[in-house]
Amino acid sequence: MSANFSTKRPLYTGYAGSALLETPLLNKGSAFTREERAAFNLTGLLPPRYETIEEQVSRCYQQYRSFDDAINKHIYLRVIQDNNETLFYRLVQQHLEEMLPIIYTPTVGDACEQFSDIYRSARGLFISYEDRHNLDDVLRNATKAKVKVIVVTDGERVLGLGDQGIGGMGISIGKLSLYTACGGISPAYTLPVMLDVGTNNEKLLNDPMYMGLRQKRVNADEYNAFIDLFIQAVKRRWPEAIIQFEDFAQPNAMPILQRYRDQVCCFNDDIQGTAAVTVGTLLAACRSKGAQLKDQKVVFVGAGSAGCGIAEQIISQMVAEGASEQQARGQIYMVDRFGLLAEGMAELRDFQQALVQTQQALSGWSYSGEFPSLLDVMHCAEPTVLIGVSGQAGLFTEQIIRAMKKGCELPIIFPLSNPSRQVEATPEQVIEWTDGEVIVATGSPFKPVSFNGKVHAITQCNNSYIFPGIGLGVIAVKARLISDDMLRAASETLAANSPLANTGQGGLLPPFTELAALSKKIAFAVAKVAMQQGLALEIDDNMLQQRIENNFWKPEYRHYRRVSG
Ligand SMILES: NC(=O)c1ccc[n+]([C@@H]2O[C@H](COP(=O)([O-])OP(=O)(O)OC[C@H]3O[C@@H](n4cnc5c(N)ncnc54)[C@H](O)[C@@H]3O)[C@@H](O)[C@H]2O)c1
Ligand SMILES: O=C(O)C[C@H](O)C(=O)O
Repeated sequence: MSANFSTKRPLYTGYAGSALLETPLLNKGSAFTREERAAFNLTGLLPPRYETIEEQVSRCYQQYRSFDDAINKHIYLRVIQDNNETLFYRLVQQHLEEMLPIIYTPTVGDACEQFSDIYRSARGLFISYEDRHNLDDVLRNATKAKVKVIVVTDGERVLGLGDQGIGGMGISIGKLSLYTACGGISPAYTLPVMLDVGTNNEKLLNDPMYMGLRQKRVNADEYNAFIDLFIQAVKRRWPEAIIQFEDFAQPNAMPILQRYRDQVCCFNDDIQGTAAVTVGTLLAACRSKGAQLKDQKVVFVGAGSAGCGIAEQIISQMVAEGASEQQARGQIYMVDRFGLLAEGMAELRDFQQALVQTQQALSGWSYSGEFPSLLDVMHCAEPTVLIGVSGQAGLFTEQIIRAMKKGCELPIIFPLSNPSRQVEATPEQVIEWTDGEVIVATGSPFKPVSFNGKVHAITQCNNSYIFPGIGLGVIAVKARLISDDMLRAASETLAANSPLANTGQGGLLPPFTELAALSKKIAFAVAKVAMQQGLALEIDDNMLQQRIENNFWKPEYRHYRRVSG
């Protein structure tokens, strides 16, 4: 039974009775009208009063507020989502700022860690390694006829929380909720996928509640063959779907992206989405202080997927601003667990090789270890930007931040590790240690900080500013692939909409309440580049705008007509 959810035309369905109430994409609960109840055999299955969606939202919000703990609020919202998707999105849309941290970072981190304990009902696809020979059948079991966005994880590096096995499904669900709430992609077209290849997390393996495969992760060859089977099966079933790779561990993230980015419409959010949002936020920060990115010296703590992805995009932005590539690379300092990435360091990954500092560049530096430490880098390089993507709490110590402040009047400091408890330093600490003279943004949400009579709003430099708009743009023009230039267009659109850079007031990025409007602008910019690059069929600007609007799903009930099933 297929259905079209994208317009307000009546919706024809063969579902009826309790099957209709148990189908979250169709269920309206107490909002089924008298006529619909009669037509769909619902009379008597619901309390007699007919309610509007607004009345339903009021009741849900009252129930939501009765929970004290964030994780219980999360569970409650997920239950609503699994029961009535339209109501879920209407509720979230109405309380977006309050509920995003509950359905997404940071609470989603707890939900992943406790996934099996809090499991209530099925959502998305769990594709087990054991089912690798039947992937076409497994994908067919996902009853959705048309899937436009897939968020897939293998759960090996969930936020800064390490291997969470099938718990990673929480991230795929959370990201797709944002695709709908902020990017207007109808929930009828989204599919969260968890590829279960085992887990190396001993705690999970020994947990009687754990619902995933109870085995160590399969070896590299088995893993790569499995990923390939999955990609090929998706290509057969939904050839136009966007595949967003999410929370894959460092050894797999970049190779998978390189292998498939020219074959299917895909991107890796931790590498490319992160780079786009961080460069956009950095551009806004630089503009707000009248500086250019090409003149910044940037230190990263954590040279992993996120760090190296951001670094490469900063370099191309510096080059676009007129720097030579050599000069740009010389201004980037990647610090990982063994110190500054420099020539001669053993066991560097492929994607780290081009980001090492030369021995010549370090010749005037004084340091005692084999490679300079983060503190050495602060003293010797005098950076203007510091970005934390290590997943390790507390690495930006008072000594580090004060050393940075000594060499820079108004540092830009982004402790981006998620969830909140993994952050390199809290905004409060960063503001105190720089005497309030700092531009700060984090990955997870933090409350505003009062310091010396001034209130500092904390910008959340999170991928959620980027990926919903990319999805909407790609869908609007059916782009075949996602190019670096499309991501750069997303980044520039974000920066161009910075309240602080544009007016000298407000946050570095627009508030989350404006995400839907921002996603449409990003979609427009992304789609234009896709067309210019021959990755999508050309349409004019008016038609593009129209398509973006038409594709933007709104959580409103539609009128149903019955078809005999
Ligand atoms: N916009 C965002 O909010 C955003 C986006 C992506 C990732 N992140 C966060 O960034 C973190 C890292 O993500 P990733 O995908 O790059 O993971 P990753 O595992 O690929 O990289 C983490 C890197 O940090 C290094 N590291 C660990 N301990 C360190 C130490 N003591 N000193 C220096 N480096 C150390 C690791 O060796 C590794 O190279 C996560 O916490 C994630 O939540 C935030
Ligand atoms: O999930 C997020 O909040 C952002 C990012 O993808 C991360 O892995 O931390």
